[in-house]
Order: sequence, then structure tokens, then C-alpha cells
Amino acid sequence: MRRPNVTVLGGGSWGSAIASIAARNAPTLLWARDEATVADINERHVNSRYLDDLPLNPALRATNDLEHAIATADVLVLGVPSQACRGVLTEAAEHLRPWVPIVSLVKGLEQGSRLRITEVVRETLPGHPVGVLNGPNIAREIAAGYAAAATLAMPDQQQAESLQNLLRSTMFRVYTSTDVVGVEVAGALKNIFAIATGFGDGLEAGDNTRAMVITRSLRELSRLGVAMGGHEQTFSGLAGMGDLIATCTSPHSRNRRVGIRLAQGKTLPEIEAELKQVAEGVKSAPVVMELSREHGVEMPIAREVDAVLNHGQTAVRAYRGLLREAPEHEFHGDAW
Ligand SMILES: NC(=O)C1=CN([C@@H]2O[C@H](COP(=O)(O)OP(=O)(O)OC[C@H]3O[C@@H](n4cnc5c(N)ncnc54)[C@H](OP(=O)(O)O)[C@@H]3O)[C@@H](O)[C@H]2O)C=CC1
Ligand SMILES: O=C(CO)COP(=O)(O)O
Repeated sequence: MRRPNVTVLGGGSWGSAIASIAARNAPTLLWARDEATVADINERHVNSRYLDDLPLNPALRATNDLEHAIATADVLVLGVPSQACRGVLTEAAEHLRPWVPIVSLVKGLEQGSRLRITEVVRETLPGHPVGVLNGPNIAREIAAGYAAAATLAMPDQQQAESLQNLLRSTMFRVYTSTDVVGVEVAGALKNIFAIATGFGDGLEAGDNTRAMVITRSLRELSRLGVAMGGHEQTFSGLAGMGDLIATCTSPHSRNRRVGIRLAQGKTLPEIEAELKQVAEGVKSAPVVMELSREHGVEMPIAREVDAVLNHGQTAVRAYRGLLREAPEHEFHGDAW
């Protein structure tokens, strides 16, 4: 039987790392808008702009031609930042064959519509099965071949199992789930809490503070996730607790770095200019505050992150504000 053609949209760190894995299992084409990235991948088998000299699978091909990349796809993997998804998918729509399954790698929410990215896919490419792959997955570690795992959630378990085989390797374990909402919400929310953890680390608050923020963030993330329709157990899995641990502790996390630099007194434009990569939590924070109001879920930690990002609050005052709030029962109640 012919192996399915995989197309990955997005020539950044995560699109490249996943495309490199997929290229072991099936013919894989990466679409990137940047010509130098395409040449780098085709000629040198690296993506030096995003992953330095980490070797990519030589079987991986890259192209600038979106129409060709879409028209040849049997499976489409979406790896551009959240706010770019609608534009890219709208351009892709007329070229995609019917019923081609789509897997989102994106950990963000769309501003304005407040939609999850699989919902954006359903609006722009109606009729296609769509799911999400999330987990503790720092791209450069996976590209370097360190062991890691993620959860692939599709509405249909059988389809999750067939796609699982395309996106895994011996070092990258892909578990399956049918909880698309839970896996997707967890991936988007953890970035905001990584920024909060970064505040603490930037203020040199210590290990106990970091553990407190991560643990209480998990509760906050789970409460909104369940209110939005996710399953409680998903949030203690790879996409929830797993990714919170990785992102809130990794020196490679861009979201955590945003928090650290804000706490050190840098402005957001300065930090974004220095980062040159996406930190999804920045764009998702105001959306999460709107969702928390819509679903009636108190989110004190996310609220302070949004206040620092968008309302002139400082990281120090954010922490002081949080510490003034009286703790309640650990597992009941709305406090953080
Ligand atoms: N990096 C990681 O460790 C992980 C990231 N993710 C998620 O994956 C998604 C992609 O992130 P990541 O790969 O890290 O991002 P990067 O910042 O590494 O790269 C972003 C990529 O998207 C491209 N891009 C940006 N805007 C557009 C657009 N309008 N049209 C087409 N291409 C565009 C950029 O192109 P150009 O170079 O031309 O600017 C670049 O190739 C995010 O949602 C992220 O949260 C998930 C798991 C791990
Ligand atoms: O999603 C990630 C790890 O799982 C990457 O996190 P950052 O976007 O903060 O670098």
C-alpha cells in the first residue's frame, strides 16, 4: 500500500522537528514561507535559523509552494503560530483534497474569535477530520534526539492510531486520546503559566515558589479546561501536567523567558525583538481572560499575567497581589 504524503505547514522550530520525524515514516514535505529556510533544509538538512545545526532527516523535503504542498497532502500538519493559522488555511482551502485529516501542533488561541485552533480549522476547512498533538515537547531537544512523548487527540480513536504511526519515532512516543478539547486547551494555557513562573524566576524567588506556581497553575488550567469541555484526567497527563513542568522549568522555553525578562524590567517589544520566535502566551493571555469570564472560572494567576502583559502591572506587584489573597481548601473553591 502507498504510504501517505505528509505535508507540514510552518518552517519554524516545531514544524521542522516534527517534519523530520514524519520523514522517517512517510514522504514528508515541509512548507515554509522563507526561501532561505527551504534551501537550508533541502541542501544542508538543517534549519539553522530555528534549530542551529541540529541535523534533520535527509529524506525531508521543503518547498515555498503552498499550492503544491497542499495539493499533494494525504495528511496535513499545521505548525504555524496561532495568529497566522486562519490566513494560511484560507489560502490552502481550495487546494486540499476532501477528507484529508489535519493535525494541529499549535499551542495558542485565536484573538478576536477566541477559538481553539482546531475550531479555526473546522471553520476554514469544513468536513476535514481534525485533531491536535501536544505534550512536553521542547523542539530542539526532540530534534537532538532526546526521548520525549506527546498526546495525539482525534475525535476518532482509530484515526488517532493511524496518524500516531506517522508522527512517532523510537525516541518520540505518541500516545492517543479522543479529548481534543482538553489536550488543546492544556497546550494553549500552559504558556501563560510559564510566563508566571518566569516572573518568579526573574525575581529569583526560588524553587518552592516555582513549585507553588506550577501546582496552582495546574488547578487553574484544569478548571477552565473542564468548563470548556475537556476531561479532568487529560490535565494530569502529558499535555497538561507534563507540558507545564517542561515549559515552566526549561531554559529553552520562550514563554518562561518572556516572564523572566519582564521581571527584570524589560519591555514586551524589547523582549520580542530579542526572542525572534513566537511566545504564544503573550497573545493567548487576553483571550484566556475573556474565556474565564465567559465560563465563570476565576483565574487569579492568569489574570496577573495578563495585567503585566497588557495593563501596566509589574511582576513584583503581581506576586504581592497574589500573596495577599487568602488560600482556601486546596481542592475546592476559586482561590489560586
Ligand atoms: N518550539 C517548540 O518547542 C514548540 C512549539 N509548539 C507550537 O508550535 C507552533 C509553532 O511554533 P514554533 O515552530 O515554535 O515557532 P517559531 O517561532 O520557531 O517559528 C514560526 C514559524 O512560523 C512561520 N510563520 C509565522 N507567521 C507566518 C505566516 N503568517 N505565514 C506563514 N508562516 C508563518 C515563521 O516563518 P518565518 O521564519 O518566515 O518568520 C516560522 O517558520 C506554536 O503554536 C508553538 O506554541 C508546540 C510544541 C513545541
Ligand atoms: O510548547 C513548548 C514545549 O512543550 C515550547 O514552549 P515555548 O513556546 O515556551 O518555548
